[in-house]
Amino acid sequence: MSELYHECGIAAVYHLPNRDPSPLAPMGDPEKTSQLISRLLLDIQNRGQLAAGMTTFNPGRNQLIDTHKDVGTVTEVFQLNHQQTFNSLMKKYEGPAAIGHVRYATCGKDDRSYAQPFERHHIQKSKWFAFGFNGQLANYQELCKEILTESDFHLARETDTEILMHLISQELSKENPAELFDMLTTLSKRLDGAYNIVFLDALGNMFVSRDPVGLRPLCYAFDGSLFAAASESVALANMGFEAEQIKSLAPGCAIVIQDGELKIREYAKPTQKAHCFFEWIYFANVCSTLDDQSVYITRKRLGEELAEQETVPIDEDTIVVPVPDTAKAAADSMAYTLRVPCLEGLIRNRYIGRTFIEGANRKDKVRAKYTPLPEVLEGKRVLLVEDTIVRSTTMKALISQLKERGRAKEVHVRVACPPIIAPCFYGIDMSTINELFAPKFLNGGEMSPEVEEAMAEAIGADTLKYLPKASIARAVGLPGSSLCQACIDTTYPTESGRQLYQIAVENSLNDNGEEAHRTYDVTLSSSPVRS
Ligand SMILES: O=P(O)(O)OC[C@H]1O[C@H](OP(=O)(O)OP(=O)(O)O)[C@H](O)[C@@H]1O
Ligand SMILES: NC(=O)CC[C@H](N)C(=O)O
Ligand code: SF4
Repeated sequence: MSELYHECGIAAVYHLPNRDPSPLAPMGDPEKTSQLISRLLLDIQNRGQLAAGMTTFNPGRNQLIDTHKDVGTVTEVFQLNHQQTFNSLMKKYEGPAAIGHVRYATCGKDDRSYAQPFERHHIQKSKWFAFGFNGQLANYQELCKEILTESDFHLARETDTEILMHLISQELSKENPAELFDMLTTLSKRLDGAYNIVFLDALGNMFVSRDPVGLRPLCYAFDGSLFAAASESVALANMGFEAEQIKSLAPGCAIVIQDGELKIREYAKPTQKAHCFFEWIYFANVCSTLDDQSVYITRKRLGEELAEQETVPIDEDTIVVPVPDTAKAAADSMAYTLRVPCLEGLIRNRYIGRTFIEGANRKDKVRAKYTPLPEVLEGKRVLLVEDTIVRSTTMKALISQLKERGRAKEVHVRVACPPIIAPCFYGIDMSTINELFAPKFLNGGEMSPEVEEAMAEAIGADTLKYLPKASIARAVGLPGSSLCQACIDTTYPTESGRQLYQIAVENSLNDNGEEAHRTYDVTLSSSPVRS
């Protein structure tokens, strides 16, 4: 079964020529963008721990653009703990412009050749480029099929990133290469899904773009000559930009730096905005503000909504315990509203990252990650707050721990999100129905006390309660119509998403117990996509 990790993250920095360097530049040196990229990536490491990388531009270097990337965390790939190696790496990659990426896989393999940025070398500078991509193309299979109808075309990897690279190359190879905005307009007509991109070529041209649906977040800021962009605002704020300088890039818009000039423009009309609500619930850093809505405030409001619907008797033995870390904000505000203590009954091993699912060993990893504290839990009625239940691996492993090792009297699970009933095809690695916990219980029907009871029993809890769907838009502070909530209501914002959902439903009915592939997977070795 595929693994559920975190979102990819992208970043970009440009020191515009012929202007005074920004005070935010390390040591006032406009060439030190590589240092800024490693810093930005570290702040969005929550979005990808599998691989990291950067491409920098330097006109004074033989390799006009050059890429450093590998599997591993930002600390490992950029050698942050080895000052000398880090310094020489930064020196080698210095230059006035850079892009960066942290990856988790939503398709393809996990090895270095899938790490980003992808660089495509060419003798012509305008066609020699690198890019990083956050998202998932929902029409990946169709695009593969189209590309492979050309008999001498060949795809070397099983990833939508390679498709995107070839599509960009094809556009750049057209006889009169258009402005980068126009290139994006043409490209967008062929793409369906989530695709935020950072791009850099050997002329020093850059673009940063957000797909017209706006599924994934993207922020940018200027300070004099310095331009920077990152998936999340926290990275720009920690770099030193003032809150007022940090803005969300609107869906369908791009920032293009071409021939030393910077322009922001719409390249494709957004037909329907659909920001992924899951970003606020789980993925994004709690310090970030996405599309003008704070992640922390959203989680706090969700906690208040949990408190409002609470029905268990509250006495001196009742405590609220968060599943650290993501659920902390919701648990705190739930406890505050209910006037019960919020206590750390579960201690998280800080050296184990955001685990999500780790193949066959995930259960063990969850056990290794959390330690229940009997000093807090013994004899207590525990309201255990979880940000979300996806496959229930965490809950199944934790509740027995809270009861056996922690000696909690009762465990009542409170989920600060509605049940996840449908797959994601837009950049969260949960693309099949049968891997999800909730659908088996709901069977296409409504939530009811009986369903909640059966779910609670399955995870070993005394009771279990989710939030209703209406809580989401209220908590995020955006109209439901501008959010993607497909994984909680099966309403997909794009045509390919709707088609993939039908395929996922059929696959779930025909499940023969074999290990499932991602719904949009393409296996090149057996070339199933050739027509
Ligand atoms: O139902 P499941 O499939 O187990 O998935 C949901 C769990 O996974 C995430 O935890 P993660 O390890 O990423 O935790 P974090 O809160 O520490 O970042 C999330 O916060 C839930 O605890
Ligand atoms: N999470 C992402 O944005 C992943 C990007 C791309 N689909 C990959 O798997 O590398
Ligand atoms: S399906 Fe769910 S996880 Fe995927 S983009 Fe939509 S809201 Fe986000």
